[in-house]
Amino acid sequence: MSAAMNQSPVASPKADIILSARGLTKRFSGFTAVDSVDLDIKRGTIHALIGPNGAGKTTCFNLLTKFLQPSAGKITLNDRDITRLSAADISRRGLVRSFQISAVFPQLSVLENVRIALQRRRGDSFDFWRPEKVLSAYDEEASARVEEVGLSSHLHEPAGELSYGRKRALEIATTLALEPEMLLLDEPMAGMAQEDVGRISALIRKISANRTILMVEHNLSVVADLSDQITVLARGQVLAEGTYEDVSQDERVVEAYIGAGHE
Ligand SMILES: Nc1ncnc2c1ncn2[C@@H]1O[C@H](COP(=O)(O)OP(=O)(O)OP(=O)(O)O)[C@@H](O)[C@H]1O
Repeated sequence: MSAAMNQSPVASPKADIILSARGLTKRFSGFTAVDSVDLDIKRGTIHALIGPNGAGKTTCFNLLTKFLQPSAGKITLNDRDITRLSAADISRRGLVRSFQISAVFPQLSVLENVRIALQRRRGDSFDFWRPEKVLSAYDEEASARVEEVGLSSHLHEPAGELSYGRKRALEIATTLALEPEMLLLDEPMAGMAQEDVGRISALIRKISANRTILMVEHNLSVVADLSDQITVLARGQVLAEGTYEDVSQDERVVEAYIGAGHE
């Protein structure tokens, strides 16, 4: 077999793994918040990172999205080493972190918020003073993104006047404008009223159709409902992995949650 054939992505046993971490470790002045974590995220799945308070989920998430540099370990995206790349570099490579609601410009309309995200993707300057004609060239695509998240009837409403759940949907639309191959969601249900939890869950399921999603989420019924695969962290280490059924029946997981004062 030729070398070229050997390198074919189809032939690679890792072809179905989009994001991978090996020995991922983060120490904060002597305290190890993330300790030798191995993680494989399968392409096209919804993968949840869960664990009791202080387990290291946020730190792990920040390492994978390059908001923190690891003390040790390796991260690969589509088999390429991204350990030393910046957050902006990996976002250009299709790994995009969804920002919290504060990333939405409250005075600007829903459409304008998505339009700015599209400009950012195209490398256009973050310029509010562009001629209207240039900006409106983005409108068609921005409208499509807005429709995708179910906000078409709020297109011209200032983002600041949207309900909390709709702000989250808008924030997801601005993230989709960056055309992520993989989306990382940091506690998408945080602060949501019960009726919004259902809507945002349905939205996450919808946008997962042709993407990979990794989320840190405390709401375990959402995790049970959405996730194909779950990694449970405790004290910075991987405690268990599998489907919700697998991990929820694992005694070590139950003990870790009870020990940390969760119900
Ligand atoms: N910048 C930092 N400096 C020192 N210690 C930190 C820092 N960031 C996190 N830690 C510690 O690392 C541990 C893991 O924190 P992390 O926020 O990653 O956990 P978590 O699982 O996201 O918790 P929670 O569910 O409460 O958000 C905690 O003990 C925390 O106090």
